[in-house]
Amino acid sequence: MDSSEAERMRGERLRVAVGGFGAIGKPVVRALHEGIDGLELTAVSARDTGRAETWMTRELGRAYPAMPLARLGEVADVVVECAPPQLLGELARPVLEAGKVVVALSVGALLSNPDLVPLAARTGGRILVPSGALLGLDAVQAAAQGEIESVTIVTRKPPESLRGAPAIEAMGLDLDTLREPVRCFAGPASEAISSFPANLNVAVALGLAGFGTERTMLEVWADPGVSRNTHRISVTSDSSNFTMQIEGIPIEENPRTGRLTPLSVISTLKRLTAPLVIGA
Ligand SMILES: NC(=O)C1=CN([C@@H]2O[C@H](COP(=O)(O)OP(=O)(O)OC[C@H]3O[C@@H](n4cnc5c(N)ncnc54)[C@H](OP(=O)(O)O)[C@@H]3O)[C@@H](O)[C@H]2O)C=CC1
Ligand SMILES: O=C([O-])CC(=O)C(=O)O
Repeated sequence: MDSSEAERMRGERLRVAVGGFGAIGKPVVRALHEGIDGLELTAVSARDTGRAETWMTRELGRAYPAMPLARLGEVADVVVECAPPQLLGELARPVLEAGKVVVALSVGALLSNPDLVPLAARTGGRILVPSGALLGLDAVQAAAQGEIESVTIVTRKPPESLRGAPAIEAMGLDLDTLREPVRCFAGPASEAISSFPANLNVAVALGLAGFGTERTMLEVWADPGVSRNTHRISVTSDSSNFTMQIEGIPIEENPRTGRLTPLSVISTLKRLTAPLVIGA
């Protein structure tokens, strides 16, 4: 391949940036560095740029450019949002204003940023929500094309996975001495996210997939008897009834997040350019 051909090939690749450099961001950066067909990593964003650069140099042998979240859209066609939820708007607005794509993990924060979907509709931008820690969003979306009667999700998490959630603090629950499961929330998914902003994105994603976050009913348990983030979902509808359960293995670095979530992002990125897309 001569250099002009290489340049042409590069020109055709989608440029991807990763906003947030934690449990999800690092494996996604690694996968992009190792190579995903048709995609090219152009930048990352981290709270501590120096630490991110050190990690990239040590782990990948090179440091990709690091820049503020709000500028990632300048150097990418697709920006993966995997930062703290309160930063979703700051990252997503400029990307969507430019008619580009946001892959959003802080799904719950879509509820407190209701302008983002209309903004995308206006500019031709898109917000893609990977299935993340969950399963079966394809089936829920299909069922929603008919009539859904009910959607429930019961979440059981090891106490450690709920540490820092405002609801746990408000309850004064001592997670270290828990011996029995304790129910920490029961109600609509839409009401849970302010109490568990970093723990229940999945419930909002489930709601947005079909029945609405106000009608999707959620229970959250701090359960010393489980070692995995466990979600059991039941759907009844005029096309099918189904029950699904997933047991996500927490990531050591951040036990709020499971190992499947960065893999789900990588799968979403691959589907952007794949000639065959399963479960679309
Ligand atoms: N949809 C789903 O299924 C799931 C969604 N999530 C959500 O995805 C998001 C990311 O999760 P996760 O990777 O586990 O979280 P982490 O806390 O592990 O990573 C977030 C990263 O963002 C960095 N950060 C903080 N402030 C900034 C800033 N101003 N600019 C750039 N980066 C910043 C943090 O840096 P530092 O560590 O230095 O503060 C941290 O490295 C969260 O909102 C989480 O709730 C998580 C799991 C499942
Ligand atoms: O891993 C999980 O159980 C899901 C999670 O943290 C989230 O939805 O934010």
